[in-house]
Amino acid sequence: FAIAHRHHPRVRIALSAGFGASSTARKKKTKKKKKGLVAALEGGEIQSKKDSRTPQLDRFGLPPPTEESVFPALDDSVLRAPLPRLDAAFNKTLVERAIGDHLGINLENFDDEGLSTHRGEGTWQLNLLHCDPPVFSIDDFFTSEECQEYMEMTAGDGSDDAVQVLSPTFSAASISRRTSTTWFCRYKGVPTLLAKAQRLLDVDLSQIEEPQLVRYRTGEEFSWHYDEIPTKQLANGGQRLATLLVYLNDMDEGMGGATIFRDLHVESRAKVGRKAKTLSVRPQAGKALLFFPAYKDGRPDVRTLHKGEIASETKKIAQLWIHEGVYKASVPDENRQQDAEELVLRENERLGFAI
Ligand SMILES: O=C(O)CCC(=O)C(=O)O
Ligand SMILES: [Fe+2]
Repeated sequence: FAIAHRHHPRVRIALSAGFGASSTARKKKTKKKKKGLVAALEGGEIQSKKDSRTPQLDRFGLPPPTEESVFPALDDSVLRAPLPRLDAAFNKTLVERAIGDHLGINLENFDDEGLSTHRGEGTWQLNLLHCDPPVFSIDDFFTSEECQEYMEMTAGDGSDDAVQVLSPTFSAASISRRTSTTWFCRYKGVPTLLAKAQRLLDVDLSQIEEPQLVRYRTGEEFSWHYDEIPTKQLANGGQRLATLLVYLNDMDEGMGGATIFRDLHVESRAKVGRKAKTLSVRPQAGKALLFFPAYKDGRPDVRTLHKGEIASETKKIAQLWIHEGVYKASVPDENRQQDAEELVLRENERLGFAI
């Protein structure tokens, strides 16, 4: 197949990223679904499967796993600390405390209101969305021009700099459904994303996994999962310490496509008689979401179970995963972090990051 590739440079769809933990996680063709309501989409095929009364046993004669058995509900003994108050303004002390056991944020690049201090255009607003485990959003992380540029990289089957892959999830639990499409990018093709990630986080380029672009079309999703890496694959770079994703387009209220954390809430004390609201982040063009699948010592954090909710319109994101140690990239062929170093330096200057 490799030879065929060489003779047909236009064939860009790689057969496998080599990560697929299960064949059920493979991309499947989207079924025609009613446009519009996320609820309608959620009620479709998925619901009918759940309600099926036919006893289905696996090849060991055991009932197949359910979402509930793979991702058991967290009980109240698993401590979590939402934001103390919903209207809380940015509080650097709180942020410092929240980030303590995790990969570092370069807080010296933010003022006391959480505004970025770089000179270039485009000021970021850092927001703390949840204290423990820490979850952050960064408004205006990408400009609208940058969003546009990155969205275009997923046009067609991709270019040599962004290769579409069929089975890109690390998720060990085959119960997770991922119907979205992922492109693996060359590091040197995404210097803006890398420069911005390094401005925000205390990381070396060598710790960064192949940058990825994800597209969800109508009805597509990535159901409940952890971003942590299964033990068998830890040899390459160790655990994923941080997930940084950038929403490239807006999803209005009711359009779905939010990133939802099943076990996290938006405020500490729900009003009497009311259920605490689940932490859900709605895509807004240029906004980044940052959370930590594992503590800085590599211990996975079960509280970060999340999903990319079914989208009723096209949703696109750019995504980076930061590992504990040196990560060796493998897709596309000969994709290497160091090939982007020079470009990232230049990008730092353009963005006003260089001192
Ligand atoms: O698309 C989203 O909102 C979340 C994506 C995600 O969780 C993932 O790709 O691991
Ligand atoms: Fe994820």
